[in-house]
Amino acid sequence: MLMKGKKGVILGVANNKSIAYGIAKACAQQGAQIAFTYLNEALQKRVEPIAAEFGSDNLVYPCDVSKPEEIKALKESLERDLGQIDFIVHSIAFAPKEGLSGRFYDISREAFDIAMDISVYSLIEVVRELKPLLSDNSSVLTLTYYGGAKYIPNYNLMGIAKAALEMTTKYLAEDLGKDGIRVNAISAGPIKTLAAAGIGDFRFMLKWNEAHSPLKKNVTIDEVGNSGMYLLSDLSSAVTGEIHYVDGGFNIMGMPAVEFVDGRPRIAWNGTDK
Ligand SMILES: NC(=O)c1ccc[n+]([C@@H]2O[C@H](COP(=O)([O-])OP(=O)(O)OC[C@H]3O[C@@H](n4cnc5c(N)ncnc54)[C@H](O)[C@@H]3O)[C@@H](O)[C@H]2O)c1
Repeated sequence: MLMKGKKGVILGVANNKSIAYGIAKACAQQGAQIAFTYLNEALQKRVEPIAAEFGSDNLVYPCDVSKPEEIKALKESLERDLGQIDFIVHSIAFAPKEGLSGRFYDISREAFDIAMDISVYSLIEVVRELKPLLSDNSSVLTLTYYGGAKYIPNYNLMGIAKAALEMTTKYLAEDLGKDGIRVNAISAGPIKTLAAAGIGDFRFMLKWNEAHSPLKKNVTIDEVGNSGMYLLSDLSSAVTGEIHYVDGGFNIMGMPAVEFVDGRPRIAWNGTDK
């Protein structure tokens, strides 16, 4: 029961395929009490049964992070219903579809502003607004992807948003360390979720990751959830400002492994051919 007595809020559950769902599951299994948020009415219908599954029927609140008044209202609701909290999970990203395929240099100012606002600034604003509720020994977690560190085809606009998010994690970690608040990010390998469906050629990303990661597999939301739970629990009490890869080791590869056939190098394909 590594999270027994801990209370927190998870932003970003859309359905039971969401990475945030995997994190909620791992935290609930370890005894955490969790509040959930939803983006809009359509998602409210999906999030409410999920909250009920974790015994949080009365802890479900609206929060569109592009609306500052909804973040403020979330703070009021959490203060009323939970008082102090020990963790925040920010598992939110959005970029207009035009920013997730095609020529990178075609990205419009409007798409850029939207992606940065929802995928990056929201972390700063959520943490600032909820800070008065955070305990002296609390943890904030966000989700990033390798496309924020290295070029990934089609990730385009989200790549630069994730680069900004990773630096935001580090600056927040320094700033909030003196208040006993840790801030970390998990860089997850590709997983088929609603958000991922917006990225051009996502199926190929999955295949490539499976074939070229040291563990020769794609990661699951349960695996990301378990690592997330570690970063939210006291097990990681000396860890902050980290970008923790949960990607089967894909990020360590400088070059695909090769095998030699008739004396000629060939990319080794150990992935399944799904
Ligand atoms: N799926 C992957 O391959 C992958 C890999 C690495 C990182 N990530 C990151 O994980 C996080 C969660 O994504 P996911 O893959 O679980 O997909 P998802 O679609 O299940 O979750 C994305 C969430 O963002 C929310 N959201 C979007 N705009 C919002 C707004 N204005 N206000 C509040 N919420 C908003 C959606 O409602 C949804 O719950 C994202 O930051 C994503 O970039 C995903």
